[in-house]
Amino acid sequence: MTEPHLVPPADADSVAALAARGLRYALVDTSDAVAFAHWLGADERGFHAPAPTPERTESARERVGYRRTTGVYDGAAAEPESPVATTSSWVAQLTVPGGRTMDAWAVSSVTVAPTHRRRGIARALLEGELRTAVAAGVPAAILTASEATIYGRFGFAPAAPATTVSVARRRVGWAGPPPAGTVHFRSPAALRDEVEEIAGRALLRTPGEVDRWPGFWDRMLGLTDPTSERSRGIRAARYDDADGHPRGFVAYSVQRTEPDHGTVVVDQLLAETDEAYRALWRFVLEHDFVDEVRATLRSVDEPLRWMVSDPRAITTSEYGDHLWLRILDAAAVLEARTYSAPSRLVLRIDDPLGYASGTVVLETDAAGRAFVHESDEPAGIRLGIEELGAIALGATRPSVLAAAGRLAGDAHAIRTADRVFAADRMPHLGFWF
Ligand SMILES: CC(=O)SCCNC(=O)CCNC(=O)[C@H](O)C(C)(C)COP(=O)(O)OP(=O)(O)OC[C@H]1O[C@@H](n2cnc3c(N)ncnc32)[C@H](O)[C@@H]1OP(=O)(O)O
Repeated sequence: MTEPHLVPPADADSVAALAARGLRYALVDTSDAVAFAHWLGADERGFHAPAPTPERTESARERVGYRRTTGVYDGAAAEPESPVATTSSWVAQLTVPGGRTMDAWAVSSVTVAPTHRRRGIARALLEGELRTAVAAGVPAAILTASEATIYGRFGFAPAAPATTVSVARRRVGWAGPPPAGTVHFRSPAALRDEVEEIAGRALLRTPGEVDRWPGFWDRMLGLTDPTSERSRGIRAARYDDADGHPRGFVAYSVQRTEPDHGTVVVDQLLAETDEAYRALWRFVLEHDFVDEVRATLRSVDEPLRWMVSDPRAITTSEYGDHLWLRILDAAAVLEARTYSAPSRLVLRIDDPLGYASGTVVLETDAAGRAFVHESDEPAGIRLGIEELGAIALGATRPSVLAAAGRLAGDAHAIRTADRVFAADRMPHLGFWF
C-alpha cells in the first residue's frame, strides 16, 4: 500500500545504531492491517490520543497508508509487535515565494514511548529521515513540531509562523468593499469534489503552505465518520467570482451556547484571490447570534484587521513557529524561489551535519530569478543551517537574526539580504501534519 517511490529501506546507519541497543528499525508494511494497527496504536499513544477504534484504524490506513511508515521494535518488550517508536514521511509540495512549489520531505508521527525515551531513538529516526531524503534527491525536510525545543539540533528552523485569530463579532461591522461574486453553501460531500482544485490554486499564493493529501480533505469535511457529532456540525461554503468561477471556500462549525451565544470555529478558509478572501471572511462574520469567530493557524499578517469597523475587536494568540524547514541542498532551495530585488550575495553556510556546508554565491536578477554557484570568495554573510532555513521563505529578516547574534556579516550585505529575501506575502502554513 505504501507508494513505491517512498520505500527506500530503513536507513542503514540508523538500523545499525538501534541494533546496537537491541532494537529493530524497520519499514511497516501498511498493507498488513495488523502491523498498521500496532503502529497506529503506538503513534496515537505517543501523542496522548485515545486508542484508535478498529474503524478509525482502517480509515487512517486508507488515508495515510501511502506514506513511508517506520517503527522501532523491542524484542524484549512485553508486547514486541507494538513499536516503541514511530515515524512517517512522504514527499510533499512546499510553496515558495513566486507561486511555485518544491519537493520537501515531510516528516510526521515522530514518537518514542515513555518506556524508551532519551536513549537516542528519536535522534536515530530523524537522522535516518534526513539521510533518506538526501539519498532520494529531495532538497529539504519539513515538519510541524509538538515542542519548539526538539528540532533545532537537527538543523530545522521555524520558516512560516501561524497564529489564532479571534474576532468579537458583535463589535465589528463590515468596512471592506462588497464582493462582486456570491457565497454558496455546499454540502461537505459536494465541496469534496471541488476542494482539491480550489485549494491547489489557493495554496500556491502563500509561501510556507504545503499540499494536503486526499484523506486530509475527507477527514476535514467529516466524510470519514459522517454520522459523528463533529462531522454533522461541519458547514462548508464556496465563493464564486462574478464570472461564476470558484475562487475559495470555508469549512467551519458553530459551537452554540443557549440562548443566543455561539462561536464560529473556522477550520480552513482558503482563497485564491483577495476578493474571495474578503467575501468568505464577511460571510463568517455575518452569522447571527454568534459572539466570536475563531480561526486557528492563520497568517500573522491577515488583511482581516483592515476590513472591519473596529480593529480592536480582533485579537491574536498562540503565536506559533508552526512550519519547520531543514535545508539539505542549499543551492536547490535557494534557486527554487523568486526574490524581490537584483543582487549578488556571498553566503557561507555552516551545517553541523554537513549536508549544506559551504560558500555559495546567490545572484538574483530583475525578474527575481536566482542563480547559485559554489565559490571560495570571502562571504558577506555567515550563517548556520537553521538561520538559512529561517530566512529562506521570507518569514524572518536576516537583520533580525543579525540583531539576535545568530547571523554575521557586513551591514550592507545584511541590508541587501533583507530586501532580496522579502516575500510578497508573509509565509504561513494553515494545518498540522
Ligand atoms: C514532527 C513530529 O512528529 S513532532 C512530534 C514529536 N513527538 C512528540 O512530541 C510526542 C511525545 N514525545 C516523544 O515521543 C519523545 O519524547 C520525542 C520523540 C520528542 C523524543 O524522543 P527521544 O527518543 O526521547 O529523544 P532522543 O533521546 O533521541 O533525544 C535526542 C535529543 O533531543 C533532546 N530532546 C528529546 N526530546 C526533547 C524534548 N521534548 N524537549 C527538548 N529536548 C528534547 C534530547 O535531550 C537529545 O538531545 P541531545 O542529543 O542534543 O543531547
